[in-house]
Order: sequence, then C-alpha cells, then structure tokens
Amino acid sequence: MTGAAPALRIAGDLRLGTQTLCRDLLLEVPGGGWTVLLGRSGVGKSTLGRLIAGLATPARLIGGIAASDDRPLAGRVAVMAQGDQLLPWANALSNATIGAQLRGKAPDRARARTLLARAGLNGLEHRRPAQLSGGQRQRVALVRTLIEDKPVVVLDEPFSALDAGTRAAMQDLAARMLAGRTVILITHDPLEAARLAHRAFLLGSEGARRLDLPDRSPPRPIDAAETLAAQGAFYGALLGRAAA
Ligand SMILES: Nc1ncnc2c1ncn2[C@@H]1O[C@H](COP(=O)(O)OP(=O)(O)OP(=O)(O)O)[C@@H](O)[C@H]1O
Repeated sequence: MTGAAPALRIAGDLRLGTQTLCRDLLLEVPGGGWTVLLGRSGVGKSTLGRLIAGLATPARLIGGIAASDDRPLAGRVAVMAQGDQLLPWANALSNATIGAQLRGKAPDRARARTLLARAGLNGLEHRRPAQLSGGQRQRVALVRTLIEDKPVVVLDEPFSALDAGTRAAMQDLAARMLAGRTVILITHDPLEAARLAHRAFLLGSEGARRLDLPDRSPPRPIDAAETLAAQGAFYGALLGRAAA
C-alpha cells in the first residue's frame, strides 16, 4: 500500500442546495479499519462517500474532512461502487488494470494476475464479463479497486446485487484483501454492517450516531449470536427505535 492508512475526521453540515441533508455530522473514522455508514435512503450516504473520494457531487460539506497525517486526501482514495462497472469488451485482466490504462501508464499485469488468483479467479483472466458470474465480476471489480493501492477505500453498496451466499463470501474476501486500509463501507444491510464494522454510524438528518458493536473482531461469523444480535439492533436503529 502507498502510505499508511490515515484516520479521518469528517465534520460539518451536509448540504444540497438550500437543503441540509445531515446536520452537525461528526464521524471519527479510525485508520486501518472498517467504518460502516448505515442510514435510511436519501440521507446522503453516497454523497458523503463521493465527497470523501473527491468525486463530483452537487452537495457540499460545510465543515471538512481531515486526515490524521494532515495531508490532503486527494489521490489517496479508491472507490468501489454498486454494480461491477466492468467494460463488456475487455477481459478480466484488462478490466482489473483499466485505471493504469486510462492514465496512459503501463499496467502491472503480474500484480493483477496475483490479485486475481488471490480473489479466486485463477484461470479466468481472459474471460469477458459476460462469461463470468455476478460474484466473479464483483471479484474483478474488487481487484480493480485494490490494484490502485490506495490507503483509503470507499465501498458504496458493493455487494448489494449479489445473492446471500455470494455476498457473504465477498464480504470475507474483501475483509481479507483490504485489511490494514481505512475502509468506509456504505450499506443498507444491517447484517453486512454487523459482520464487517470496526466502527459503525447511523446517519440521520440530525447527525451521526455511533452504534454499539460486538467485542469480536470482524469479519464476524454470519451465524454467531452476537452478529445476529447486532443485526437486530441495527434494524431497530434504522427503524428509529431508541435502543441500538
Ligand atoms: N446528482 C445529484 N443531483 C441532485 N440531487 C442529488 C444528486 N445525487 C444525489 N442527490 C440527492 O441527494 C440526496 C442524498 O442522496 P444519496 O444518494 O447520497 O443518498 P443515500 O443515503 O446514499 O441514499 P440511498 O441509500 O438510497 O442510496 C437525495 O435526496 C438525492 O436525491
């Protein structure tokens, strides 16, 4: 990884035009761990993810995003979004290295092959997206994110289109492959949050509330009582019940 994974402090009001999506936001994101953002649809989770990544959005954060090493975040954030967004005419190897190709740089195909193998895609490097399953395509997308080698990674609903079993396998793989990076995971799925979070926040119009997590380190087993209890508590929090 290029550089140590910084902690982040995200503070302020998230505004869209004259509308305040999220007021008095304060998110202390630990360095080198997974921070999960849960929240009802439209609260501004993806918008916040785009702001962290420095991507275009009509929204503004009146406040700021600061890294613990006092360096700008620009150029230090990789993004993996919902859907694999692979180029249909390119094979898995080319899709994994598309970032370098778009920048006019020589792609590191040896590293891409190693990462594709680690992601369980050995022997599938020359298949195009249509010749891969949904889970395999998401693995290629994960490798494409990893090959950028950024210390901060924003994952915006990356596994939501997958069936339950494939999703659980992808969560385990992502936890392994992104270990040590500062990961911000945006998800609707309380079970995903309960499995993967080192820290979790519920975003609402009145700010972010930190949610209690099990003591066991992530990734937590999908069927452990403490994972399922946290899942239930997160559902309650999403539904606006007092205890979380
Ligand atoms: N490009 C855009 N132009 C105008 N409004 C936008 C744009 N992108 C998002 N919005 C609005 O900003 C608000 C927050 O959107 P955002 O996608 O961040 O929410 P979210 O919490 O991620 O929702 P979901 O969980 O449904 O994905 C919504 O009201 C949305 O309609």
